Amino acid sequence: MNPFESAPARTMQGQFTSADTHKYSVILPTYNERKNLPVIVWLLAKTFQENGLEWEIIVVDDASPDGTLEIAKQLATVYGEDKIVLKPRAGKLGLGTAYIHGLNFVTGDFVIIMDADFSHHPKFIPQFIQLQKSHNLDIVTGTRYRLTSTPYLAEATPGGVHGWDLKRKLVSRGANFLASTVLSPGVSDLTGSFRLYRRPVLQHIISVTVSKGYVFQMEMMVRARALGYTVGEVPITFVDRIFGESKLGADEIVSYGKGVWTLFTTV
Ligand SMILES: Nc1nc2c(ncn2[C@@H]2O[C@H](COP(=O)(O)OP(=O)(O)O[C@H]3O[C@H](CO)[C@@H](O)[C@H](O)[C@@H]3O)[C@@H](O)[C@H]2O)c(=O)[nH]1
Ligand SMILES: [Mg+2]
Repeated sequence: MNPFESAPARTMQGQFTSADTHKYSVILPTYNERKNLPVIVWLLAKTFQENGLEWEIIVVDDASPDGTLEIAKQLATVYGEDKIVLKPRAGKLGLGTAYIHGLNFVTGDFVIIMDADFSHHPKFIPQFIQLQKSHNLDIVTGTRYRLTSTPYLAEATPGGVHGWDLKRKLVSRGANFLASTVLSPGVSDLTGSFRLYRRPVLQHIISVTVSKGYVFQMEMMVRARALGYTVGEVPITFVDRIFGESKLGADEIVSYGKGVWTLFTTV
């Protein structure tokens, strides 16, 4: 039984002034997130519940060797199978295709894409929703590298990164500076992957996106801007994971580089 079902809907610190009847679907890709999953799900459920929002979480697990799927099954029993929707795949097929797969099962009006390892904290979600509502935006994205030139920017903390070594910080910062200057002016964090989309907008962009790995996020945003969709940014602090390891290995970095080059030369 869903422990929240009988609890009355509350508004948290007056976040939303009028009732929001939309449904919010989170796509949560997981690979070896056994230790993170229960807490991130709990915090997501709490955030939606406290804001009186309808929600579901689509967990796309890629046969994690650490047994993440078994934990997800237990969570579905606790919260309800309508809330924790399990859409596993038979092997590790990559982050980009995990989102595509998850989107097939989404029933909400808006889709939130985020990591399951607390680098993307659920506490920012109400700010995403608030910004979307106030400007009727198609997409809201978390930014670690806010620019004053961003057209729709939430008034919040400056954003940033904690826990990465200098090399990864420099690579990420450099790639984003270059990409946001050349490929997609007005969006300061193209490699980030904490985003809220209108569902039809996400479906449209995904249908024209070709990347499959980590570069997927950058291509999605470049295509979104080229298609004329409106994008707002919420400054977020990205905190590196405590449990487990990043899956951004050498192969992914090489394919990331190739994908960025393709974007620069084709879009
Ligand atoms: N289903 C599935 N999930 C995956 C896979 N690879 C990674 N994930 C999941 O995707 C999320 C992000 O993976 P991490 O391995 O933690 O990524 P990261 O190195 O922290 O990279 C982050 O920052 C990058 C840019 O700075 C982002 O591009 C990336 O999306 C992510 O947010 C986690 O929830 C992880 O379990 C996969 O092949 N399949
Ligand atoms: Mg991570």
